[in-house]
Amino acid sequence: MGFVVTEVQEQVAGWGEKWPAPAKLNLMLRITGRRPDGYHLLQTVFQIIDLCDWITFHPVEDGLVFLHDPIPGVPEQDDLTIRAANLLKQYTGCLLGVCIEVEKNLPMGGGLGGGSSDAATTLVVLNKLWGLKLPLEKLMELGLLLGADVPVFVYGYTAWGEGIGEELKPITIPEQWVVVIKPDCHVNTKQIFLAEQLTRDSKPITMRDFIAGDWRNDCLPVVSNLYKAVGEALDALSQYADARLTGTGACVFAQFNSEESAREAFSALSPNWSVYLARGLNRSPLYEKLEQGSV
Ligand SMILES: C[C@@](CO)(OP(=O)(O)O)[C@H](O)COP(=O)(O)OP(=O)(O)OC[C@H]1O[C@@H](n2ccc(N)nc2=O)[C@H](O)[C@@H]1O
Ligand SMILES: Nc1ncnc2c1ncn2[C@@H]1O[C@H](COP(=O)(O)OP(=O)(O)O)[C@@H](O)[C@H]1O
Repeated sequence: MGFVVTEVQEQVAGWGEKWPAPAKLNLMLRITGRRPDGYHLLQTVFQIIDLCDWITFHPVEDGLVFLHDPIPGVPEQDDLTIRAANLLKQYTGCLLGVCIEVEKNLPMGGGLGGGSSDAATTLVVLNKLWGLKLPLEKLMELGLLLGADVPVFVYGYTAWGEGIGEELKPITIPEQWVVVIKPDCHVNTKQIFLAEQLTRDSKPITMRDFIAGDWRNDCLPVVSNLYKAVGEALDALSQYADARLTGTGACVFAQFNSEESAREAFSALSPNWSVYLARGLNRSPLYEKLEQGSV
């Protein structure tokens, strides 16, 4: 079909290059209320980390939008990169096409926001490659239609989030080393938000409270009750540092002050768990690349 790429097209800056789609951690997550449409109001700290999916956009000679290799278990039209590209076309009337190649490194349903970040990288990079010139605020608005976690990745800063995660303020915090465990289970976000026992009336806190160590994640009691593997991962990681749940899970993480101590925990946990070693970032690597000016 439409995947006819000439060498000349690939040589245009940005096409055929690998673009990062980083993961995030929720360093705390409080549920402070519920909107009439059922979505929950949150307070959270989104920290971007340097674990990434990598996305390559190949030009095509017609207006088709399709994946190079669909992700097993995710129908192509449901893939968040395809939905993001189609949403851009629909909103702008753009007639161009693209073949999207995703190198998937981030676990799905892990609370690391991989699918959302893939969508954000697609919105931001195709906006450039297709010459659409949409402002950042519009891309964030379109991102929100795809998922509550998408705007922060479009924004590109580690941020304090409120609303359903779309009211964002950039924050600068220590770029600590982190160890992340992915327990052997997929947590369904919707199931957690529907749980009767979920705390939905937490008192809002301030940035100062967070810095002083108020790191609670209101989803934890429900998630660890439903998914035993999450509790086990928390126990394992707690031997090395204070362990927390990101988002609705399933991943748990701990921060370390030195690379050495993080590596030690990583090595000790590796034989028994699916573990990642990463570093917190105040700025998304997507924007580091864009600011290098290739596009
Ligand atoms: C909880 C958070 C925290 O970062 O992360 P994850 O654990 O999923 O990564 C997010 O808010 C998740 O964002 P995202 O994964 O994009 O969720 P969406 O696709 O928008 O929503 C999935 C479902 O969760 C529920 N939902 C989601 C977000 C929210 N603030 N309130 C909700 O009630 C809704 O029922 C929705 O149908
Ligand atoms: N490109 C994509 N990468 C990952 N998941 C995707 C993608 N497109 C659609 N999805 C769907 O989104 C769900 C949530 O994925 P993900 O964002 O990785 O998890 P989480 O929201 O827990 O961080 C997946 O289980 C999958 O069905």
